[in-house]
Amino acid sequence: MTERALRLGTRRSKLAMAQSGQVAEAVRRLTGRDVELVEITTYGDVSREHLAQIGGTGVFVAALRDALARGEVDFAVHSLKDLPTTQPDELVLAAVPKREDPRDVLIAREGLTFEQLPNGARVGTGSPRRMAQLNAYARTHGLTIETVPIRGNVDTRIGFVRNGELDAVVLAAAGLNRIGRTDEVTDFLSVDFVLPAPGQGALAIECRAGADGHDTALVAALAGLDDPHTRVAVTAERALLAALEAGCSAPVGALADLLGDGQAVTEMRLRGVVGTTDGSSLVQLSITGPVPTSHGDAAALGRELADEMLAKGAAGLMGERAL
Ligand SMILES: NCc1[nH]cc(CCC(=O)O)c1CC(=O)O
Repeated sequence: MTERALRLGTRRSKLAMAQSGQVAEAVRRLTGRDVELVEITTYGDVSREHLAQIGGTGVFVAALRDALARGEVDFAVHSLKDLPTTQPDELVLAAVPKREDPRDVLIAREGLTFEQLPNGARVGTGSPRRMAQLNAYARTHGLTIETVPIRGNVDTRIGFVRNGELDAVVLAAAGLNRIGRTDEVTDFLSVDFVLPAPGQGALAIECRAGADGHDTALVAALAGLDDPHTRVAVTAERALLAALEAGCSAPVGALADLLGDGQAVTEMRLRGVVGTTDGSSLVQLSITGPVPTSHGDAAALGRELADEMLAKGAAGLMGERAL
């Protein structure tokens, strides 16, 4: 039997095409099979509304998942941070490849860093998580900034700085890396000030859970692209997000990193933050434990940190969430 090409469902944006192309190449190498990209338009791509208004969670993902569930494609690549924390029974997260730089970055006029921005600087971001932490970061440096909600693809966002409408925009380093635009960055924001979205910088490769033999074989093959360290880190971050009952547009930042002695990885540290979008109050905590040896252990660390954050009033700071 000649094996047909594997169909990879992808969004059409430049970023989605870049990351799907990279995964397609890796899958070709891994399986020796042809991989064909199938473009799917998602509601998140066509809507002009702000993300928070259209409900945030899953707007980029739902159409891809539908195409997958209907059998129109064999697997799909998502930005992990856009993936809702609930996993549909019929789908499986077959691989989480090694994560890229998880940080947020600033692209500002005239090469300015965040701390060099003038008072009143207009900084574009529609993300409540970024607003909360950028405003808090500004406060600790005696600066006031104005966060301006923006939407659009990477080119559009950078365009607001080029045309003088904004002093700066904030984007994810990973997205810029994947489309070869890292040279535009004027400041890599330290995670000590701005924690990324849970799962930021990582990709998720999703398949049908395997009702038939083809699906099961594909899931097994794609496991070759999984990076276990990234997997436990993002599992903990997403468990934190889920336990805070917050969606991907909520003001929650989280980052798990594996700490080692240069020889071996010994511990995992999970940091989390929630805050009001004006940055006037943040709950930021960290927890360290042995490197999880199972998804269950990783998720437990996330839930433990969530409980500590809730005990410090985290829920009250997320009150301005949209529906
Ligand atoms: N919210 C949109 C989104 N989803 C994933 C990325 C790219 C970074 C990543 O893969 O984590 C971006 C753009 C951005 O936040 O700048």
